[in-house]
Amino acid sequence: MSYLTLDGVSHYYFSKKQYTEALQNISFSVKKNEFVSLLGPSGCGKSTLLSLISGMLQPAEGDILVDGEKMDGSDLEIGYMLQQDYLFPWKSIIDNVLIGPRIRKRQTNDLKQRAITLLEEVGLENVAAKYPNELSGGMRQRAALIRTLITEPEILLLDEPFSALDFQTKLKLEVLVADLLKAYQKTAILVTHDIGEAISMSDRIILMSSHPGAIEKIYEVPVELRDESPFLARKHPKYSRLFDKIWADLDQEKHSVIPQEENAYERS
Ligand SMILES: Nc1ncnc2c1ncn2[C@@H]1O[C@H](COP(=O)(O)OP(=O)(O)OP(=O)(O)O)[C@@H](O)[C@H]1O
Repeated sequence: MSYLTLDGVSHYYFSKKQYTEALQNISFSVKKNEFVSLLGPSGCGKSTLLSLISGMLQPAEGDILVDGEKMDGSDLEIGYMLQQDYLFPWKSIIDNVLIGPRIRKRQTNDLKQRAITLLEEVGLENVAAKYPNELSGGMRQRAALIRTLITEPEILLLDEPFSALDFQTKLKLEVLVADLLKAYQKTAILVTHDIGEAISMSDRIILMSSHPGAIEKIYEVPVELRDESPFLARKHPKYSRLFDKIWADLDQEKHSVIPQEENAYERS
């Protein structure tokens, strides 16, 4: 049963000098609690797609539906996590986490308690009173994740949230995010350039092509990988098989998706 549906979505950008056809006739569905990754070359429209789903942009053509109803951005709680953490440097971690509810004047003692519980779940309870510049990049991204989850979003949009992190931190965060999303039963869409990340975290992977952005192929991730944490999924033989399939499907001259080093290690 589909939860989020994109039906024939196209989008264009106009500027004084240029017209860009960013997305053409995109149709796919996402089930409730499903984790879907968008993979594709730079400029194929992945971020534009997330902006359309978030309601920040309106599609030039086509519809975006939630539970069969045309989406009205205001009635759906969407969480957005980006490559940069965008924490306010002058606010403590706990105040950064509670910024959303505070702006909407929804802060309660229960929410503060929830923030503390979530910070504990990602190992940040001891730095709640510290400021962002006192934390490592991985810790800051964990705080950004909790800031996203505190508002209990129905859909989480993750736009390359791990790409600025070193490989070890990135792997740890992938495991953490996957565990949290499973525990809190969240529907999530991840934009990534990393085939390994897409396979190890997703239920399905949508491969896009560019000029204009379109869906090239959709892959089901084998259930054996989905049942594992991202770290263990990377060791499964079916991981390498799917990795090779996606890599083979990419036209290497056109696509700038880069295989991650651990996969080269696995195959050596
Ligand atoms: N605000 C904008 N004005 C004009 N053109 C834009 C704008 N935003 C994006 N584009 C163009 O739309 C196309 C899709 O861009 P988008 O950022 O969605 O791609 P992407 O797949 O997320 O790229 P990347 O992987 O590099 O982040 C590109 O050709 C881009 O130049």
